[in-house]
Amino acid sequence: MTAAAVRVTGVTRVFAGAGREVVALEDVDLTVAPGEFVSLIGPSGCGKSTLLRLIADLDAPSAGTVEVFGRPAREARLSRDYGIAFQQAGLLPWRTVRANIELPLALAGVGRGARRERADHLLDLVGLADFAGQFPDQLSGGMQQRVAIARALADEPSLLLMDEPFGALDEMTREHLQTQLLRICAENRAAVVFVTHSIPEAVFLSDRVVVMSARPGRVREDIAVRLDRSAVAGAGLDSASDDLRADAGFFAHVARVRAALHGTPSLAVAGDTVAEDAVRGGAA
Ligand SMILES: Nc1ncnc2c1ncn2[C@@H]1O[C@H](COP(=O)(O)OP(=O)(O)OP(=O)(O)O)[C@@H](O)[C@H]1O
Repeated sequence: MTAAAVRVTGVTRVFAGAGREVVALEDVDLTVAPGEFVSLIGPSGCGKSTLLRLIADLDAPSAGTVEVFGRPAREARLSRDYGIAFQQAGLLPWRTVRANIELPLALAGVGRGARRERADHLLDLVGLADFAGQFPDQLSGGMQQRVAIARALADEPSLLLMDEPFGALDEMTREHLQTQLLRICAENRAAVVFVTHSIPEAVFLSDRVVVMSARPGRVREDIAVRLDRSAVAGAGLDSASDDLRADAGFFAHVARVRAALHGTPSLAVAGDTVAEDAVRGGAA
């Protein structure tokens, strides 16, 4: 049997604060299959970023276990099984855009020519071909974020951990990169754990949307999203994405996730068209 890309079992994370403890996560279970796209959504402070940091081995659980491809998270980190793109771009200021993108490849021992070719492709993908020689502080926040996304994809990781990577981008760029991300994931068969505050973004991208409850963070609902993304994932066409976003099934899933988030019973089920009017326009 193939190991899960991510297996979180009974994870609790308690932070020691000034005079009081903060239970950020309590008894969380989460399994992500290879190639599966799972979004985490929930109220601010419910522990989404904490969960992602635990999977990335940037933090350790107070109880429970985290495995990545059947190995403890630490081993997975050391063997660079995953790419990371977090809210803060985290670029190295003394390296150019190109050198930042090439960094994971250099660490993996990829030769100069191949590195350059891959970086050129990624620069095109995120629309920064003209900025390859600039330094991060010469770019806007959104452009820096795009560099971080390109860097996370450089090594074609089999697991991508992304914490609101599109949060700082304008809507058009955001939708374009969502489309490209679907295509790239289909190409590489990468699994993704994706933190977002946007319900439509979660529904557009995910095979499953995991809705978390307010602190202490727990999994409130795990919603399968069944949409036909083949046209988007195949060619990465923005027009195919527009069609999908206008689909009645898409709106029904948005309504379902919103109801779970707000803790109200959902009237909409996947495929309903009645939900459409009720749910237009919403981020969480
Ligand atoms: N290093 C830390 N020390 C103490 N408390 C922390 C630490 N990191 C997170 N917390 C607390 O844990 C809880 C969960 O934080 P986390 O950042 O994971 O939430 P989140 O769901 O990602 O929030 P947001 O949606 O606002 O980004 C919060 O109450 C936060 O204050």
